Amino acid sequence: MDLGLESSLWVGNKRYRAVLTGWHFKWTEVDKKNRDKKTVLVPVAEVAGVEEGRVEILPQKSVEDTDKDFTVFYVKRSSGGGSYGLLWRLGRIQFSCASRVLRDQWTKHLRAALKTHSPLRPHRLLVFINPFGGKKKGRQIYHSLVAPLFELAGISSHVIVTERANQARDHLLKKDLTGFDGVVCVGGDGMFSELLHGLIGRTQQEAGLCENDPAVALQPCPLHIGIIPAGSTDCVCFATVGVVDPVTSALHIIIGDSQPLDVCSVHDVSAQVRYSVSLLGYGFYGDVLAESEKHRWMGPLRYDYSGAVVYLSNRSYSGIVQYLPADPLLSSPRDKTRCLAGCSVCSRSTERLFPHSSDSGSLYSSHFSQFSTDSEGEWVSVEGRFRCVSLTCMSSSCARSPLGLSPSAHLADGTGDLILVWDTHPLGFLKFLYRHTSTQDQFDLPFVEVHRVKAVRFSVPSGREEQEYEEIGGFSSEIDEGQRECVDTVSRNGSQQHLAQRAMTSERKAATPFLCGLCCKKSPSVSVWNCDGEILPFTKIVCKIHGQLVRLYARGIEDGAAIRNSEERDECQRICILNSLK
Ligand SMILES: CCCCCCCCCCCCC/C=C/[C@@H](O)[C@H](CO)NC(=O)CCCCCCCCCCCCCCC
Ligand SMILES: Nc1ncnc2c1ncn2[C@@H]1O[C@H](COP(=O)(O)OP(=O)(O)OP(=O)(O)O)[C@@H](O)[C@H]1O
Ligand SMILES: [Ca+2]
Repeated sequence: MDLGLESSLWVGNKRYRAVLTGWHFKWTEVDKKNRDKKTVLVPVAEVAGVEEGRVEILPQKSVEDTDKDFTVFYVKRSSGGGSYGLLWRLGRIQFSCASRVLRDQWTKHLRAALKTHSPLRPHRLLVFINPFGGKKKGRQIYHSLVAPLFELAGISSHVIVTERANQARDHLLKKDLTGFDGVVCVGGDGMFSELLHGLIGRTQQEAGLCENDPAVALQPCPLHIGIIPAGSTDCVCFATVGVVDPVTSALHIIIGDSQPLDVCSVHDVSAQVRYSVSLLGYGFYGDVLAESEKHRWMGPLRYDYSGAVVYLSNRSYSGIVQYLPADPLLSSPRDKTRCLAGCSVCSRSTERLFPHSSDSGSLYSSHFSQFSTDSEGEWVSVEGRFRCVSLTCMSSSCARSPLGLSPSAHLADGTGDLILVWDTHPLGFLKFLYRHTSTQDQFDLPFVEVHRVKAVRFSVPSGREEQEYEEIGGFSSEIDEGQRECVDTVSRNGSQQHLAQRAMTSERKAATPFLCGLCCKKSPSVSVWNCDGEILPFTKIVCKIHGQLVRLYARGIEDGAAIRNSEERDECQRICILNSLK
């Protein structure tokens, strides 16, 4: 069927020339002298629904069934109220045709174009609502903001309001999932993590793969994941959509957007596995999470309170970190680029990760080849005392940190960024933390390192795990007051090569007496791992990044930073469309 169509249509008493070219639907107001006025251009992929008659969905759905009218719902953009991404809203236009035959032609052609140009639109979704996430508004958010949009788009949803933690994960691992196109969580990063574990586990079970084995190349998940944000941090939503907004996320789901995401598998010696996408953190972030669990009643504020408590306790931890660097020619965590919608680094990675696939965006073939074609490279080993060791597969931007833990990280390049913050004086660490809240470079500090990696191992020097407490007093007692030695070694063919020695800076020495007052108490010698908001029951770990293991109903961040006034906002719709044409 030829999808193109062109005719005059009316909106009220204004005449429009409407054109459907297959990829785009546009309507241009035409004045009495037949001159073109304003045009609205909508990619067909961003049409949310087409209905006969004059349809409203708010305050509730109503249809005035006139036989020459039809209504088109589409994605309309506005700047994200201070955040970097763009808010999406439901646009609506009601057209009148010269005849019923023409009306039927328009609705038929538009629906056929939708099918052809956005094949991943879901028809049936499995939705899990956490009634206790964030500010406990999950149910209300879903029923008032999301369900009417799904209904409009003809999506049928099976909704489960969870009654316990891990119910969503267990359901995905065990229950029949036939007929579902995607799984949606209404909640925060913890709920997303349940879906992640359930879907990855289920996919490996069905493929007959052992997910606990770090050497196994995991099979990508066939079902898409949608996130309706209703949590405390909502980092995965923020970092993949650019705003935390249930309507924007619902529209990404409706139009079947698809964003691949790297996932880090975290293995312990007894072969348990956990997955992380946003933050695998030891030291500060582990301690903040452990502290925050005691204050869940505070809601989202618990993290700020616990952050302050942990900061004031001034801890650092010994550790041995080994990492397998990614190819430095492909990208760098300090190259000042940002992974935005249509990111070229991620697109090139798709070709590298799935080399034999005819459709480079396809998930389902050649995934096993990614490790056989990759040469292993050389592991680098560092040992010393750290304020924190963090690994993230993406920028991990969130409201607290609008550019994130690693502003130049990529969502789907098959690598993670390892951030090592060596022990330093408290004011230095505060500077590091504070830089997360602005555009200042948190890596441009002498005690911070960042590496783009494919795999990481972490352990505590022997004896530490049993030793429960040690003296601190500003800095570790075992470290010479004047000089701290951190040893960087690179293992090359089994030989250890000494690389660097670090000296305590005069700035740090000066700050020590003042800050000792805050921290002269016993402190644990071992921290815990924060794995996307969950505490891991083990310290020694092996991690591997699995490129593009899952797909979200998202498209990455559309850059709205430049849009400051309303004129630019209107222009924004046009720019985004032009970008989508590139
Ligand atoms: C001076 C201001 C410093 C602000 C520093 C902000 C850095 C924030 C970086 C946030 C990165 C979030 C990564 C995402 C992690 C999620 O998978 C996980 C589950 O939702 N969330 C957390 O673990 C939740 C982690 C939340 C960590 C919050 C840390 C807050 C630190 C506050 C320090 C205050 C120092 C005050 C000194 C008196
Ligand atoms: N019915 C339930 N009762 C208790 N806990 C639940 C229930 N449903 C889900 N959970 C658990 O609650 C935890 C937190 O939920 P969620 O991630 O939705 O909110 P949050 O912690 O406030 O937000 P964030 O993870 O963004 O910081 C999740 O780890 C999930 O396993
Ligand atoms: Ca990545």
